[in-house]
Amino acid sequence: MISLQNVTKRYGAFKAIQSISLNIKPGEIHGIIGSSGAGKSTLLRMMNLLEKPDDGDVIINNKKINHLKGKEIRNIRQSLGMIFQGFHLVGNKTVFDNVAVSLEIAKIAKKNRTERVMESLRFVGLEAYKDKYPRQLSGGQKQRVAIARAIVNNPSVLLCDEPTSSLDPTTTMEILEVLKQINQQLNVTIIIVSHEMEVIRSLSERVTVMEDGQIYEVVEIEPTGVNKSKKGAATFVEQLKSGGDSNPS
Ligand SMILES: Nc1ncnc2c1ncn2[C@@H]1O[C@H](COP(=O)(O)OP(=O)(O)OP(=O)(O)O)[C@@H](O)[C@H]1O
Repeated sequence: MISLQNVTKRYGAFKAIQSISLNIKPGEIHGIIGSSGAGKSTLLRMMNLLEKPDDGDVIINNKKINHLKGKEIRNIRQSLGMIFQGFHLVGNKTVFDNVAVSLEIAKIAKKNRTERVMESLRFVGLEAYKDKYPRQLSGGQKQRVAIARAIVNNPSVLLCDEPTSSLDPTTTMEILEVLKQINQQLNVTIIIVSHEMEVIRSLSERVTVMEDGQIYEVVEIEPTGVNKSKKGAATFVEQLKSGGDSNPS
Protein backbone atom coordinates (compact mmCIF):
# COMPACT_ATOMS: atom_id res chain seq x y z
CA MET A 1 0.00 0.00 0.00
CA ILE A 2 1.19 3.61 0.46
CA SER A 3 4.11 4.30 2.71
CA LEU A 4 5.96 7.56 3.31
CA GLN A 5 9.45 7.34 4.75
CA ASN A 6 11.08 10.44 6.19
CA VAL A 7 9.54 12.70 3.55
CA THR A 8 10.37 16.38 3.62
CA LYS A 9 8.96 19.13 1.40
CA ARG A 10 10.43 22.62 1.25
CA TYR A 11 9.11 25.74 -0.39
CA GLY A 12 12.23 27.89 -0.52
CA ALA A 13 13.63 27.96 2.99
CA PHE A 14 10.26 26.96 4.51
CA LYS A 15 9.74 23.29 5.43
CA ALA A 16 6.07 22.51 4.77
CA ILE A 17 6.61 18.82 5.65
CA GLN A 18 9.34 17.82 8.08
CA SER A 19 10.59 14.24 7.83
CA ILE A 20 7.23 12.46 8.06
CA SER A 21 6.87 8.66 8.05
CA LEU A 22 3.43 7.11 7.67
CA ASN A 23 2.06 3.72 6.61
CA ILE A 24 -1.43 3.52 5.13
CA LYS A 25 -3.04 0.12 5.68
CA PRO A 26 -4.80 -1.61 2.76
CA GLY A 27 -8.57 -1.13 2.95
CA GLU A 28 -8.58 1.49 5.70
CA ILE A 29 -10.18 4.91 5.72
CA HIS A 30 -7.40 7.16 6.95
CA GLY A 31 -8.15 10.73 7.98
CA ILE A 32 -5.64 13.58 8.02
CA ILE A 33 -6.62 16.54 10.14
CA GLY A 34 -4.90 19.67 11.40
CA SER A 35 -5.15 23.44 11.38
CA SER A 36 -4.79 25.52 8.25
CA GLY A 37 -1.19 25.41 7.01
CA ALA A 38 -0.32 22.26 8.99
CA GLY A 39 0.70 20.53 5.75
CA LYS A 40 -2.29 18.21 5.16
CA SER A 41 -2.74 18.85 1.43
CA THR A 42 0.99 18.79 0.79
CA LEU A 43 1.26 15.41 2.51
CA LEU A 44 -1.67 14.01 0.50
CA ARG A 45 -0.35 15.41 -2.79
CA MET A 46 3.00 13.74 -2.20
CA MET A 47 1.26 10.35 -2.18
CA ASN A 48 0.57 10.60 -5.92
CA LEU A 49 3.54 12.87 -6.63
CA LEU A 50 1.48 15.96 -7.44
CA GLU A 51 4.15 17.32 -5.08
CA LYS A 52 7.57 15.69 -5.16
CA PRO A 53 9.37 15.28 -1.84
CA ASP A 54 12.77 16.96 -1.49
CA ASP A 55 13.95 14.17 0.79
CA GLY A 56 12.63 10.74 1.75
CA ASP A 57 10.70 8.13 -0.17
CA VAL A 58 7.14 7.57 -1.34
CA ILE A 59 6.58 3.82 -1.61
CA ILE A 60 3.58 2.23 -3.30
CA ASN A 61 3.16 -1.55 -3.22
CA ASN A 62 6.78 -1.92 -2.08
CA LYS A 63 8.12 0.22 -4.94
CA LYS A 64 9.79 3.61 -4.49
CA ILE A 65 7.98 5.95 -6.84
CA ASN A 66 9.48 9.35 -6.09
CA HIS A 67 12.14 9.12 -8.80
CA LEU A 68 9.73 8.01 -11.51
CA LYS A 69 8.98 10.35 -14.39
CA GLY A 70 6.34 11.07 -17.05
CA LYS A 71 4.61 7.94 -18.27
CA GLU A 72 5.53 5.86 -15.24
CA ILE A 73 3.99 8.44 -12.90
CA ARG A 74 0.87 8.60 -15.07
CA ASN A 75 0.55 4.80 -14.83
CA ILE A 76 0.86 4.87 -11.04
CA ARG A 77 -1.71 7.68 -10.81
CA GLN A 78 -4.29 5.45 -12.49
CA SER A 79 -4.32 3.31 -9.36
CA LEU A 80 -4.62 6.42 -7.17
CA GLY A 81 -7.84 8.32 -7.84
CA MET A 82 -8.12 11.84 -6.44
CA ILE A 83 -10.91 14.31 -5.67
CA PHE A 84 -10.62 17.96 -4.66
CA GLN A 85 -12.57 20.64 -2.84
CA GLY A 86 -13.16 22.53 -6.11
CA PHE A 87 -14.27 19.44 -8.13
CA HIS A 88 -12.02 20.34 -11.12
CA LEU A 89 -14.62 19.43 -13.77
CA VAL A 90 -14.29 20.59 -17.37
CA GLY A 91 -17.07 23.14 -17.94
CA ASN A 92 -17.65 22.54 -21.65
CA LYS A 93 -17.80 18.74 -21.36
CA THR A 94 -20.89 16.77 -20.37
CA VAL A 95 -21.02 14.69 -17.18
CA PHE A 96 -20.38 11.59 -19.32
CA ASP A 97 -17.36 13.13 -21.05
CA ASN A 98 -15.92 14.43 -17.77
CA VAL A 99 -15.85 10.87 -16.45
CA ALA A 100 -14.60 9.45 -19.77
CA VAL A 101 -11.53 11.70 -19.59
CA SER A 102 -9.92 9.31 -17.10
CA LEU A 103 -10.38 6.41 -19.55
CA GLU A 104 -8.97 8.47 -22.44
CA ILE A 105 -5.86 9.24 -20.38
CA ALA A 106 -5.57 5.54 -19.55
CA LYS A 107 -5.83 4.80 -23.30
CA ILE A 108 -8.89 2.56 -22.91
CA ALA A 109 -10.42 1.80 -26.33
CA LYS A 110 -13.44 3.98 -27.15
CA LYS A 111 -15.78 1.01 -27.55
CA ASN A 112 -15.06 -0.07 -23.96
CA ARG A 113 -15.61 3.34 -22.40
CA THR A 114 -19.40 3.73 -22.39
CA GLU A 115 -20.15 0.78 -20.13
CA ARG A 116 -17.47 1.74 -17.64
CA VAL A 117 -18.54 5.39 -17.50
CA MET A 118 -22.18 4.42 -16.99
CA GLU A 119 -21.22 1.93 -14.29
CA SER A 120 -19.37 4.68 -12.41
CA LEU A 121 -22.22 7.15 -12.84
CA ARG A 122 -24.68 4.52 -11.56
CA PHE A 123 -22.51 4.02 -8.49
CA VAL A 124 -22.72 7.71 -7.58
CA GLY A 125 -26.43 7.91 -8.52
CA LEU A 126 -26.02 10.21 -11.54
CA GLU A 127 -26.88 7.93 -14.45
CA ALA A 128 -29.74 10.22 -15.48
CA TYR A 129 -27.43 13.26 -15.56
CA LYS A 130 -24.97 11.97 -18.16
CA ASP A 131 -25.83 14.62 -20.77
CA LYS A 132 -25.87 17.59 -18.39
CA TYR A 133 -23.06 20.12 -18.08
CA PRO A 134 -21.33 21.00 -14.77
CA ARG A 135 -23.08 24.41 -14.64
CA GLN A 136 -26.43 22.57 -14.47
CA LEU A 137 -25.44 20.63 -11.34
CA SER A 138 -25.42 21.33 -7.60
CA GLY A 139 -22.16 21.25 -5.66
CA GLY A 140 -22.89 17.78 -4.33
CA GLN A 141 -23.70 16.50 -7.82
CA LYS A 142 -20.46 18.00 -9.15
CA GLN A 143 -18.50 16.19 -6.47
CA ARG A 144 -20.29 12.94 -7.39
CA VAL A 145 -19.17 13.41 -11.00
CA ALA A 146 -15.61 13.99 -9.76
CA ILE A 147 -15.89 10.80 -7.67
CA ALA A 148 -17.17 8.85 -10.71
CA ARG A 149 -14.21 10.16 -12.71
CA ALA A 150 -11.84 9.13 -9.92
CA ILE A 151 -13.17 5.56 -9.62
CA VAL A 152 -13.74 4.75 -13.30
CA ASN A 153 -10.21 3.31 -13.63
CA ASN A 154 -10.81 0.98 -10.65
CA PRO A 155 -8.17 2.57 -8.40
CA SER A 156 -6.98 0.80 -5.27
CA VAL A 157 -6.73 4.12 -3.42
CA LEU A 158 -8.84 7.29 -3.42
CA LEU A 159 -7.13 10.47 -2.22
CA CYS A 160 -9.65 13.08 -1.04
CA ASP A 161 -8.49 16.67 -0.47
CA GLU A 162 -11.15 18.56 1.51
CA PRO A 163 -13.89 16.89 -0.59
CA THR A 164 -16.81 18.39 1.34
CA SER A 165 -15.45 21.78 2.39
CA SER A 166 -17.56 23.70 -0.10
CA LEU A 167 -20.74 21.71 0.59
CA ASP A 168 -23.60 22.21 3.07
CA PRO A 169 -23.91 19.76 6.01
CA THR A 170 -26.60 17.55 4.43
CA THR A 171 -24.75 17.25 1.12
CA THR A 172 -21.55 16.63 3.07
CA MET A 173 -23.08 13.61 4.79
CA GLU A 174 -24.34 12.28 1.41
CA ILE A 175 -20.87 12.54 -0.11
CA LEU A 176 -19.30 10.87 2.95
CA GLU A 177 -21.80 8.03 2.54
CA VAL A 178 -20.72 7.60 -1.10
CA LEU A 179 -17.07 7.46 0.04
CA LYS A 180 -17.96 4.85 2.66
CA GLN A 181 -19.66 2.72 -0.03
CA ILE A 182 -16.61 3.01 -2.27
CA ASN A 183 -14.46 1.76 0.61
CA GLN A 184 -16.78 -1.09 1.56
CA GLN A 185 -18.21 -2.22 -1.78
CA LEU A 186 -15.27 -1.55 -4.10
CA ASN A 187 -12.58 -2.29 -1.50
CA VAL A 188 -10.83 1.03 -2.14
CA THR A 189 -8.47 2.46 0.50
CA ILE A 190 -9.46 6.03 1.28
CA ILE A 191 -7.25 8.83 2.55
CA ILE A 192 -9.19 11.95 3.38
CA VAL A 193 -7.85 15.37 4.32
CA SER A 194 -10.13 17.75 6.14
CA HIS A 195 -9.92 20.51 8.70
CA GLU A 196 -13.44 19.53 9.83
CA MET A 197 -13.54 17.20 12.84
CA GLU A 198 -17.07 15.95 12.01
CA VAL A 199 -16.03 14.82 8.55
CA ILE A 200 -12.93 12.98 9.78
CA ARG A 201 -14.68 11.51 12.80
CA SER A 202 -17.67 10.13 10.92
CA LEU A 203 -15.59 8.24 8.36
CA SER A 204 -12.06 7.41 9.52
CA GLU A 205 -10.69 4.39 11.35
CA ARG A 206 -7.26 5.96 11.89
CA VAL A 207 -6.46 9.64 11.93
CA THR A 208 -3.15 11.41 11.44
CA VAL A 209 -3.20 14.68 13.35
CA MET A 210 -0.74 17.20 11.88
CA GLU A 211 0.83 20.33 13.26
CA ASP A 212 3.53 22.54 11.71
CA GLY A 213 4.47 20.06 8.99
CA GLN A 214 4.85 17.15 11.40
CA ILE A 215 2.73 14.29 12.72
CA TYR A 216 1.46 15.21 16.17
CA GLU A 217 -0.17 11.81 16.72
CA VAL A 218 -1.84 8.95 14.84
CA VAL A 219 -5.11 8.08 16.59
CA GLU A 220 -7.26 4.96 16.17
CA ILE A 221 -10.99 5.59 16.48
CA GLU A 222 -14.41 4.05 15.98
CA PRO A 223 -15.94 6.08 13.17
CA THR A 224 -19.15 7.79 14.39
CA GLY A 225 -20.66 11.26 14.27
CA VAL A 226 -19.40 14.29 16.18
CA ASN A 227 -20.68 17.81 16.52
CA LYS A 228 -17.62 19.75 17.54
CA SER A 229 -15.30 21.66 15.23
CA LYS A 230 -12.40 23.23 17.14
CA LYS A 231 -8.81 23.98 16.22
CA GLY A 232 -5.37 22.97 17.50
CA ALA A 233 -3.66 19.57 17.35
CA ALA A 234 -4.10 18.78 21.07
CA THR A 235 -7.82 19.54 20.81
CA PHE A 236 -8.18 17.34 17.74
CA VAL A 237 -6.53 14.43 19.58
CA GLU A 238 -8.68 14.98 22.67
CA GLN A 239 -11.88 15.02 20.63
CA LEU A 240 -10.90 11.90 18.70
CA LYS A 241 -10.08 9.96 21.86
CA SER A 242 -13.11 11.11 23.80
CA GLY A 243 -15.59 10.39 21.03
CA GLY A 244 -16.19 14.09 20.48
CA ASP A 245 -17.78 14.80 23.86
CA SER A 246 -14.96 16.80 25.41
CA ASN A 247 -15.00 20.53 25.68
CA PRO A 248 -11.39 21.41 26.38
CA SER A 249 -11.62 25.16 25.74
N1 LIG B 1 3.28 26.03 -3.67
C1 LIG B 1 3.60 26.54 -2.49
N2 LIG B 1 4.52 27.50 -2.35
C2 LIG B 1 4.87 28.01 -1.14
N3 LIG B 1 4.33 27.58 0.03
C3 LIG B 1 3.40 26.64 -0.04
C4 LIG B 1 3.00 26.06 -1.29
N4 LIG B 1 2.04 25.10 -1.02
C5 LIG B 1 1.88 25.11 0.32
N5 LIG B 1 2.68 26.01 0.90
C6 LIG B 1 2.79 26.28 2.34
O1 LIG B 1 3.03 25.04 2.98
C7 LIG B 1 2.28 24.97 4.21
C8 LIG B 1 1.38 23.76 4.18
O2 LIG B 1 0.38 23.96 3.18
P1 LIG B 1 -0.82 22.92 2.99
O3 LIG B 1 -1.68 23.46 1.90
O4 LIG B 1 -0.27 21.58 2.86
O5 LIG B 1 -1.54 23.06 4.39
P2 LIG B 1 -2.98 22.52 4.83
O6 LIG B 1 -2.81 21.92 6.17
O7 LIG B 1 -3.55 21.67 3.77
O8 LIG B 1 -3.77 23.88 4.97
P3 LIG B 1 -5.30 24.27 4.55
O9 LIG B 1 -6.20 23.51 5.47
O10 LIG B 1 -5.34 25.75 4.79
O11 LIG B 1 -5.45 23.89 3.11
C9 LIG B 1 1.54 26.29 4.34
O12 LIG B 1 2.26 27.14 5.17
C10 LIG B 1 1.50 26.81 2.92
O13 LIG B 1 1.48 28.21 2.90
